[in-house]
Amino acid sequence: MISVSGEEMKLIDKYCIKNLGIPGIVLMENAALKVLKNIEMNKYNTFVIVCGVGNNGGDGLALGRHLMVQGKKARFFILGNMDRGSNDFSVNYNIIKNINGDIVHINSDEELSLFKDSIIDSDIIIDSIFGTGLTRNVEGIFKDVILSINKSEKYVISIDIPSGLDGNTGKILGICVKASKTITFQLLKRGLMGMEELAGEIIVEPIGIPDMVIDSVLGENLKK
Ligand SMILES: NC(=O)C1=CN([C@@H]2O[C@H](COP(=O)(O)OP(=O)(O)OC[C@H]3O[C@@H](n4cnc5c(N)ncnc54)[C@H](O)[C@@H]3O)[C@@H](O)[C@H]2O)[C@@H](O)CC1
Ligand SMILES: [K+]
Repeated sequence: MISVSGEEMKLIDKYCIKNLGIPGIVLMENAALKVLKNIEMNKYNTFVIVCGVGNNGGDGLALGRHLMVQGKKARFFILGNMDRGSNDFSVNYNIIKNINGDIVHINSDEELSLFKDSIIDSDIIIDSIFGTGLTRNVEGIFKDVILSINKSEKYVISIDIPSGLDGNTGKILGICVKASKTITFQLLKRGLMGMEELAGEIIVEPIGIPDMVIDSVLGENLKK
């Protein structure tokens, strides 16, 4: 099984979007549907979805939309500065607003305690805070939220990479979500290898990226 660094995965995504013209939002929707496919829907009704403001967060929003459409209860907690939201995050954020989704921005201790209460009442937590875009140690409110997720001992599904784990090296940057299951997109991220302790069951799900892109970015030799 090929494994890639988080950086290589970002290059593959970018090549797909820029050179083939597959819009990022299409890849994001494919990603969300692949996470949905791996949720035992009859087991869970109340979802807490924790989103950063990058494309990993966008995946969580798109997943939550499908859960809402299927009649599940979803509460979205947003972490980060909305002005820095990625384009595809913003597309999915606006859709959730338009369907009257239950959204809370965690900017204060009050909202943090609301978050803690919500996870106690939930059946399952979706971790879509950071994916391959994690660049530095997790601190502040991000760290508080991840601490609460881990203390809750709830069933946690991490999208692409457990938030806080460096997709390139497997290093924990300050703190990391302890997931029950991680659905990683298209190719296994090198940082996940051997990390079942943190990532739980690791499932690699293709999201529609043609092999020719992987060959072009990684080079023929790596494919053999
Ligand atoms: N178009 C694409 O590239 C696709 C990306 N996908 C998803 O997008 C992810 C990559 O998205 P992005 O590159 O937007 O990055 P992420 O969404 O992983 O996170 C980056 C965001 O978190 C911030 N951040 C990074 N480290 C931080 C820290 N320590 N504390 C606080 N904030 C921090 C960054 O400023 C940025 O806003 C993938 O892991 C995957 O889940 C999928 O939707 C498939 C398509
Ligand atoms: K994540």
